[in-house]
Amino acid sequence: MQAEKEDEDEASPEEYVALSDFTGGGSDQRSFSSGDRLLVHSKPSAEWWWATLQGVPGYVPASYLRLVTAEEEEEEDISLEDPWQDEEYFGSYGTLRLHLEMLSDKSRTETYRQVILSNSASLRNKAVMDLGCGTGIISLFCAQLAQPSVVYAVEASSMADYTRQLVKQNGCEEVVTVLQGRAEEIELPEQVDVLVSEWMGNCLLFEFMVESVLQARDRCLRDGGIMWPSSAALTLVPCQADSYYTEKMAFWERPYGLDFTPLQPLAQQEFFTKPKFSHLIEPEDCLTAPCDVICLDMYTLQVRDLEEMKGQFHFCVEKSGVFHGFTAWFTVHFESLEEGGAAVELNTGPNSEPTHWKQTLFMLDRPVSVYAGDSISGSIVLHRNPVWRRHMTVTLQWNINSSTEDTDNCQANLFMSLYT
Ligand SMILES: N=C(N)NC/C=C/[C@H]1O[C@@H](n2cnc3c(N)ncnc32)[C@H](O)[C@@H]1O
Repeated sequence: MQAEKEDEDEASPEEYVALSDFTGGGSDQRSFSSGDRLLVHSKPSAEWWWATLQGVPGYVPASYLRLVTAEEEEEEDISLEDPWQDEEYFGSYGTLRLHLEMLSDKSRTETYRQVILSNSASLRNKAVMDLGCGTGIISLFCAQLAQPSVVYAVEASSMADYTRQLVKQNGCEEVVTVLQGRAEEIELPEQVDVLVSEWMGNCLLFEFMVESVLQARDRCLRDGGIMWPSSAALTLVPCQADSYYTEKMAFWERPYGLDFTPLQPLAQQEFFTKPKFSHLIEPEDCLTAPCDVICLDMYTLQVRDLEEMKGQFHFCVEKSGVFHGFTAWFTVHFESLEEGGAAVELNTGPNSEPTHWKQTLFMLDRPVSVYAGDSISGSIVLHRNPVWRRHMTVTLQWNINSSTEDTDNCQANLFMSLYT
């Protein structure tokens, strides 16, 4: 054993990069964020290694780490220079795939059309900024359905060239001016009266385009100007997800008459430790009434507030069922330009028309039976990734207080997931 120990001491530690966030469970586990560089000193098992991060030691899950090779070291340093990954991000918006998906989302696009239509009279002679206009659909709605004095359609990707053609093709070049560039850097000829943008990502904030909207608000929106959306809310609900659980976990119980259950810990690690985007929850999957856990006022929200946003929740179980996880979605509101006018709402939850965002499912490590009268209370924390600025970690903590069993079956689960 001594020789082995000496070998370990002699072998210089290897550098690994974290592929995703990890929040340690026990005191001897070392938490880290995606992109962190860890030094692995020993590998006592295939699953858990002994490593240090900024000199602090602890056990880390091997599956979260990737060896940094010499050439990657070179390349990674270059990529680390762009924490916003803008080349990749705006590159993706330079192609039609994402724009087709957004334009095909009738609920989303018709809502913005409704906002312009219902504020048509008030938009007369107003200056509008459409931040991240993409193909320019919102700007074209403004020019077609109202008479603003000008619409500045700002788009950072190469799509802007086509957007100019679409503006011309639809006879809107008198009103709509397409400006190619990042909204944070664009100099508008004037302050605008209305800042409209479709910035919402999965779980409301993923992509963190909202930061660009806040910076544009502070630079380009005149005092008393209108933000569309005016407010946003992230909503959460405990839910059943039996079909997903069956598909990813129960499957291993008896495939083709064989017992594959030893693979279930791997399945839990691979499928249930990250959120499932584009999940479609049915209303009957909800175990309780939903709760708005984070509410954003687009007039007062500050960029620094985006680093960490917290919400509390307390759910009362209305019907007995299996608690597989939490589902999240968002709602945004567009206040009327007219005093006392009705606001327009875009709700991406299970009781509204499905949107391209669908909902986001966070699976528990293992399902739990809950009964009418039980309560599920805890907190959610959205923690923006300190390295990769378009990413965040969602951490959910909760307890179940059961009314049926006399023992207080508190189950404190620390559950986290990273947006890849
Ligand atoms: N709703 C979501 N998630 N994305 C749909 C909206 C994304 C569009 O906004 C553009 N965009 C994003 N951030 C900026 C920025 N800072 N300046 C200029 N254009 C920008 C992208 O290139 C897409 O065309």
